[in-house]
Amino acid sequence: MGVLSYARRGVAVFFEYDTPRIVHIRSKKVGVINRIIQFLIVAYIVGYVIIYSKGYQKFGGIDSAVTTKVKGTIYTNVSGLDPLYNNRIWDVGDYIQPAQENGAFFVMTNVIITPNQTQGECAEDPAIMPCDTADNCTAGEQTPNGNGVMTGECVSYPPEPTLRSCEIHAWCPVELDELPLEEALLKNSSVFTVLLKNSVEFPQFGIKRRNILNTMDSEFLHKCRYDPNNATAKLCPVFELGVLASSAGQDYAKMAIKGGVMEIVITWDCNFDRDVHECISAIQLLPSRRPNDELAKGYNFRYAHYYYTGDVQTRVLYKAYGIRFMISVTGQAGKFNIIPLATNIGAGLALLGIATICCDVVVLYLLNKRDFYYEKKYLTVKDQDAFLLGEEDNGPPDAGSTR
Ligand SMILES: Nc1ncnc2c1ncn2[C@@H]1O[C@H](COP(=O)(O)OP(=O)(O)OP(=O)(O)O)[C@@H](O)[C@H]1O
Repeated sequence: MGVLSYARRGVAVFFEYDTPRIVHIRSKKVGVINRIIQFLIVAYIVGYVIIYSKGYQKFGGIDSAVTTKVKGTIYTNVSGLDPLYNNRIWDVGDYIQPAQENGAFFVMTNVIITPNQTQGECAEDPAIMPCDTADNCTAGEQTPNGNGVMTGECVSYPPEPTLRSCEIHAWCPVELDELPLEEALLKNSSVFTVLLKNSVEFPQFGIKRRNILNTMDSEFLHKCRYDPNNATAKLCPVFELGVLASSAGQDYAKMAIKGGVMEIVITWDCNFDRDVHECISAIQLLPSRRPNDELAKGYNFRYAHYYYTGDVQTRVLYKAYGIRFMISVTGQAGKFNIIPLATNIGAGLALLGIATICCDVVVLYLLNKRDFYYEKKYLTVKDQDAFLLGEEDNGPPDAGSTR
């Protein structure tokens, strides 16, 4: 075919127009296929999109605020325990650090206390800067793990005089990084309770809800304890820390030794087509620590309390190990609205066109009588202009030839 011929065909295509034609096919096979596909599409739209996924509702998110209050006390009385930790009451002011946080709280479960530190020169921990002679200690230098800056001297280490370490300018005496017990000092904190107060607002619907219901009073809050397996106790906003840990599949006593992080997820999934009072929160607990991580496992940090002895500034250094509970709030609510319903019905009607496409494929390409159906479906009509353009099958113009 020459270039001229291609050009003529291109011009002919430009001057063509396709218009749909209704071909009414009476065939059991095609009819059944058509109805099955239509049924599946209608079932998907009505059953899944509109009813299951609530396609008749408008959805909106939440704004949330959470506060917490922990209660509980422990008395430590263990024979052989350093007097610094023994015969001592530990209450909220001791083990909650800091006193208030946004969407989180930290409960100290183990601690290393280094009292009476003052600024001066003393021997570094031999595990950090051991030395044989002063040549091993460079004046003015520090190491990232160290407690101070070297003076350039090598001295004996008072807690174990056989050991020698570099002398440092530091808060002295330096911390001895050893936990007081093999188990967690405050492992009984598993019975401590935390009250979670969560207020949420659904701005799209102008509705506010709290996890503390109006039906609850102070007596209920004092007595109730959250229990995921009990219908009433499931609504209680007071949680035992041990139960929180076990709900997340964690052993509290083990986790208390080196600390850890846990996530409390409060979920609000509400349907405002029902009674607003049925809109209540659900709690889910996730451990953020993977149980088999040995390196750098746990959670701890240091803080200090400062005071003056005479004119000398003195401090107590705490290395606090504990569990940090992080609270996140998620959720959404839905309410009937005509716009999403109309949009989903419209999308469903458009989807019904798929039935036609599928049946066309069956009729025109798969059935034995496909040539017959093809002939009935496509009709080529030429008018006077097309004839004048000189197409290849140059017959005279007609009113209805088929191909
Ligand atoms: N962790 C908790 N465990 C059990 N009950 C708690 C806890 N935290 C608070 N409550 C109780 O819940 C109620 C509401 O607490 P909220 O902090 O609003 O009031 P409060 O009177 O200041 O509490 P309190 O003085 O007892 O700390 C109070 O009756 C309080 O005793």
